[in-house]
Amino acid sequence: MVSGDAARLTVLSGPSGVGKGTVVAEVRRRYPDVWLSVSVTTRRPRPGEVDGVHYHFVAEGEFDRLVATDGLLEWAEYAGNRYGTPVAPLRERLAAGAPALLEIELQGARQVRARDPEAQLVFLAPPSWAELVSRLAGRGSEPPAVQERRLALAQAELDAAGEFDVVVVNDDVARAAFELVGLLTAPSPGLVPGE
Ligand SMILES: Nc1nc2c(ncn2[C@@H]2O[C@H](COP(=O)(O)OP(=O)(O)O)[C@@H](O)[C@H]2O)c(=O)[nH]1
Ligand SMILES: Nc1ncnc2c1ncn2[C@@H]1O[C@H](COP(=O)(O)OP(=O)(O)O)[C@@H](O)[C@H]1O
Repeated sequence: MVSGDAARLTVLSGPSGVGKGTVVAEVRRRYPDVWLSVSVTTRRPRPGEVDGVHYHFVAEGEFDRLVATDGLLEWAEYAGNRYGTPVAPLRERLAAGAPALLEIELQGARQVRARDPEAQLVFLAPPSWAELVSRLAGRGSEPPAVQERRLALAQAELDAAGEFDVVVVNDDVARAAFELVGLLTAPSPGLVPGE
């Protein structure tokens, strides 16, 4: 169990290119108090990504060390790189009674669910497959071969949407961000106020 009764852990997942980063950035722009976990990754930074802000960019050996010392709540390999959630800052945040958000892929979301059944799993879905393909291509941050690899994974991720507690459709960024904020701050269904 990671989250206690006082705070809620929310996991946001969805296929590459659906707009997770965009929606989360909009949530934080409007509500700077929302806390987002900064993951560690072995992926190379993209232009404009800042170490310690978007990710902690680490070498393979450092990632191995974090896994071996139980420093990660969950971790997964995705499209040839490893990603994981540092456990210490998350525990601290939840212990302080504040909501926390993880933006992670499907295998990681499943690991969080297994470790913390109270965690809220939210799936960000595209309005259509065609729109997902066009967003991933439009972002232009990966060469076509990497985009293809991510689209193949995206199909499997879309098939898993039913495992999540809530599906939010990212048709409009502001609307989807508003919906996500509502979920982040909603009391846990297991909690009865005043008890
Ligand atoms: N399991 C897990 N997945 C993560 C973590 N951090 C990021 N991811 C996911 O890894 C995938 C690839 O991330 P990234 O390379 O930044 O590409 P992008 O999300 O398509 O911009 C996305 O689905 C992220 O949500 C993490 O700590 N754990
Ligand atoms: N609701 C939306 N409508 C149109 N384009 C969007 C929307 N949300 C995100 N995008 C665009 O889609 C692309 C992928 O978004 P991004 O946030 O990088 O996705 P992810 O983090 O899920 O991989 C970006 O170019 C972004 O500007």
